[in-house]
Amino acid sequence: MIQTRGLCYRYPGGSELRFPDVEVPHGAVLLLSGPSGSGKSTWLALVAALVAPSAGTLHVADQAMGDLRGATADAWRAAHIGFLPQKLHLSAALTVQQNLAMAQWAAGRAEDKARIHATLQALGVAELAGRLPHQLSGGQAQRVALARAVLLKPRVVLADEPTASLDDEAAAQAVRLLHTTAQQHGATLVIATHDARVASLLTAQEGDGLGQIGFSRLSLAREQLSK
Ligand SMILES: Nc1ncnc2c1ncn2[C@@H]1O[C@H](COP(=O)(O)OP(=O)(O)OP(=O)(O)O)[C@@H](O)[C@H]1O
Repeated sequence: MIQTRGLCYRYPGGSELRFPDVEVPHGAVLLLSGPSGSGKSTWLALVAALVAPSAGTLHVADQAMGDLRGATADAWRAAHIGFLPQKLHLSAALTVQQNLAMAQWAAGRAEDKARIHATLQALGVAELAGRLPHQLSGGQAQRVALARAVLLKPRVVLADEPTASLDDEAAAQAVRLLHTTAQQHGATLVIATHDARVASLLTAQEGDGLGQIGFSRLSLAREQLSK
């Protein structure tokens, strides 16, 4: 669940960004769209408790975000937020298995090989566990990064431009994979994108009967920057 009211963020010495209110039920999908510079990354950073709002209220997975600071915010993020960044940030020197184990260590948990295997298997990439990132195709690397994002069973999955530089077929596959994976984990999914194809892909997903709750939209415009 994500709920915002009068949410604003001001970069030090910069303009204030004001975000429209949203209410995304648990397990639903939010399409966060808008042109470059409209505030998508900032909104994701607020939801992930990487930065604190300058005004307004924000609740994510039943947590009031204004109350979270420092190490508490880090621990909360590790436990509840799965992040699929545009640049996948797999550690080049570590195997697929070790990249996922790293996520468990970073969250202060013991390495759980069975869980890593099951998560990779659910995404069809278990046989790649011993490979290094440079030995993966782009699509395989994205599956591995998604496995890492959902490994700790987050309540919210944030995907930043997951279809950038993908052709139509690969983009459809990426959106389907994100949607079904988030649903399997009962997680709320946010897809931040300026790719117009994603809205029609999500609509098609619903038509296929894959979505039960539906998706909502948060469309940002550069004009929301107050001068
Ligand atoms: N560190 C910063 N200091 C000051 N202003 C910033 C900073 N980071 C971003 N901004 C400004 O905040 C606004 C929103 O930026 P943001 O990166 O959130 O947009 P975006 O929609 O994610 O863009 P893109 O699609 O290009 O990644 C922009 O006007 C940007 O210039």
